[in-house]
Amino acid sequence: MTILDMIIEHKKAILPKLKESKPQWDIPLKKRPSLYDALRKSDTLQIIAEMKRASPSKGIINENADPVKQAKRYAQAGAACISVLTEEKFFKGSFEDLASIANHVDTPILNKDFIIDKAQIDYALHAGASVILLIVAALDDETLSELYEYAISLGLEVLVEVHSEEELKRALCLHPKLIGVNNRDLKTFQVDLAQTEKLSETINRIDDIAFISESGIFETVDAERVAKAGARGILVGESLMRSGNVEETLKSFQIKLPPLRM
Ligand SMILES: O=P(O)(O)OC[C@@H](O)[C@@H](O)c1c[nH]c2ccccc12
Repeated sequence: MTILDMIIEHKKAILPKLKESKPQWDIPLKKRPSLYDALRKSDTLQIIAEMKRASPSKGIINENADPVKQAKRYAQAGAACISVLTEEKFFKGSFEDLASIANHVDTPILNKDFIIDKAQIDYALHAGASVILLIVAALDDETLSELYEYAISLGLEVLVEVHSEEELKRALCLHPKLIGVNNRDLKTFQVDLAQTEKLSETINRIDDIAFISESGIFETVDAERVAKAGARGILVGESLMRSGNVEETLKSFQIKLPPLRM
C-alpha cells in the first residue's frame, strides 16, 4: 500500500463525519483575484506559498508556525497565492487554518487537500478558498470530471495535479486552465525536477494553460530550471516554512520570465 493509498483510505473513513457536521465558517468567496490571470499576465515567476506544518515524507517541518502571520509574510513578500494544507492526520493542517488565513489575506487561496468528494469542496468554499486542488493520481476519470465540474460551477478555480505522462493525458481531457506538475511522486516520495521538464513538452503545446511546477524547489537555480521548462508559477512549502527570512527566500524565486505567446 502506498502512502497515497493510506491517505485516501483515511479520507474515506472520515468522510461520513465530515458530511454530518456542516462547515462552521461562512467566509464569502470574496473578490479574490484569479490565480490564472496572475500566472498568465505576470512577467515574473509567480509563487504559490504554502502553509505546511508537517508532511509524511519530511515529518515535522514547522509545527508551531502561526498560520496568519506566515500567510501575511507571504503576501507581503509578493506571493501570488497562499496554499493552505487542511489535511489533519498526515500534514497537521486544518480548515481552521484555512479560514483564519482567508480572513486576513486578500490573495487567491488554494485549499491543499486530498479531495475525493463534493463535501470537501463545500468545506473549501465555506472556509474561504478560491482555488482547490484535484490530484489525478487519487481519482478515477469519472470522479475527477464530476469534482472538476462541481468546483467550477461554484466559481472556484481548480488546479489539476499530475505527476506522470499518463496522468497528464487524463488531466487534459478536462481542458483545465491550471495544471500543476508535482515533482514529488506521491507513491514513493521521490522528488525530481526533471518531471517538470519531461511533461513540459506536452503542456507547452497547449495555449491558454497556466503551468505550475510543484514541490522540491529550494534554490534560485531550481526556480530557474522549471521556469526554463515553461512554468509560470511554482508551489513552495518546505523551504519557506523553514526559512529564517521568508521575504528573502520568496524573493529569491521571483525571476524574470520570457513573455507568453498570446
Ligand atoms: O514542501 P515542498 O517540497 O516545497 O512542496 C510543496 C507542495 O508542492 C506539496 O506540499 C504538495 C504538492 N502536491 C501535494 C498534494 C498533497 C499534499 C501536498 C502536496
